[in-house]
Amino acid sequence: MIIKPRTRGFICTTAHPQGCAAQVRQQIDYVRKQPAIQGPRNALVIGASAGYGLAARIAAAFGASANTIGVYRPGERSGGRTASAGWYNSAAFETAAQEAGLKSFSLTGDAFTDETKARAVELIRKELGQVDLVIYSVATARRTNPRTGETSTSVLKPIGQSYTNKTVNFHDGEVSMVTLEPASEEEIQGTVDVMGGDDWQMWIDALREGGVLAPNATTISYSYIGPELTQAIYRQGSIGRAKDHLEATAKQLHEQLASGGGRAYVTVGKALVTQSSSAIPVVPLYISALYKVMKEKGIHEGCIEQMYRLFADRLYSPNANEVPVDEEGRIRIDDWEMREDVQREVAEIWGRIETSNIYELTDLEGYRREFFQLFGFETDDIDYEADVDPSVEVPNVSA
Ligand SMILES: NC(=O)c1ccc[n+]([C@@H]2O[C@H](COP(=O)([O-])OP(=O)(O)OC[C@H]3O[C@@H](n4cnc5c(N)ncnc54)[C@H](O)[C@@H]3O)[C@@H](O)[C@H]2O)c1
Repeated sequence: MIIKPRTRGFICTTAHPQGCAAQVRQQIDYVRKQPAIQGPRNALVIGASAGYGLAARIAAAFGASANTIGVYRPGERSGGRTASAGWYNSAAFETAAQEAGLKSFSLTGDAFTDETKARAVELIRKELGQVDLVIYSVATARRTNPRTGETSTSVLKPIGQSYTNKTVNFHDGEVSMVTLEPASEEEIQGTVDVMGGDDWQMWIDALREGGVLAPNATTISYSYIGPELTQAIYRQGSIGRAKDHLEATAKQLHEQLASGGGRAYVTVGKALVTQSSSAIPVVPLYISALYKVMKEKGIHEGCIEQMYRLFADRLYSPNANEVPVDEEGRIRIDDWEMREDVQREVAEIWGRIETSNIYELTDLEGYRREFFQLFGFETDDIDYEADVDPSVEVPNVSA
């Protein structure tokens, strides 16, 4: 089959197995070139097939020689379609981990169910005994709460009043104004139910009750703060409420794990091109301006650079007895994004962006390319005219 991208807005419904595998191998190579990390021995990564979760799994496995279990949504090939990018990414990860002599397992299913948690507990008990690192990196729009049976939807909307700003169609570079109406109370609650810390707490409870969480385990999840210009849509918006809840959950978990020497943190990450961030209005345009400035300054990072730095300089730094955190107890690896000079230059660019100068003032071309690379397209040294087999097995998958 000759596989081409098929996009609808910020969704791409096809993925290329060889391109995805090449992207994963690049991330692995990056980590292998860095100094080794005295890190976790056995890591569970929930939301492991893309973005920050995949990069954290790679950093744990190839930076610290950890055995890993990755939990993610099923995405195998069905009918005439390709498999999902997450499926191809995971196949490449599992293959490389096994070649490196690491234990590694994929568990596919809905992370939100009790059943998936019970299967993960069983798998850990059977294969690893206990895990000493749990990464929670699920990003999605819907969740059915296993206690109430209710399904909630998350929305990306401001709170209190409508919000108008510039946005871009990253396929054709057209800049326009977008106005977003405020979220209702029900929508805010739905967003907190899906993207807040409720499910993270349920995972930690299930692992503790199952006796598979090492007493001194570390657990992390991810948050975002960002600049003034995205506050209304992000941090002060419906998703920001969910992040407030997630951050409060981290504090709660930190207290619960403290007696055994365990720890829980939220890590504030940098704005990056992922499937999730491409769905947020205004943010792709901000990322394009940010990438331009950070690349020019030589401080640009992708998911893998961020996750390696999180492990090597924060969570498992040999130079610090305690993990450096901000006044809210959060780990900050958005420090370079939030630098005063970076933000000043982004704000200056922002005021001038229009359709006619977008490619000159911002790195929209880099954004667009990275978006396609998420699905294995536009990757160097791949022949996209060649016939490829879209059926790829994930070694050691439990579905
Ligand atoms: N991308 C950014 O710019 C950015 C910045 C800071 C923080 N974050 C945060 O990082 C976290 C991860 O986001 P990302 O951008 O890496 O997302 P992503 O879309 O790249 O990855 C999401 C992962 O969640 C998994 N997933 C989704 N629903 C699931 C379900 N029901 N069951 C099992 N797995 C499921 C997917 O399979 C995938 O592995 C989120 O909390 C996000 O808010 C992202």
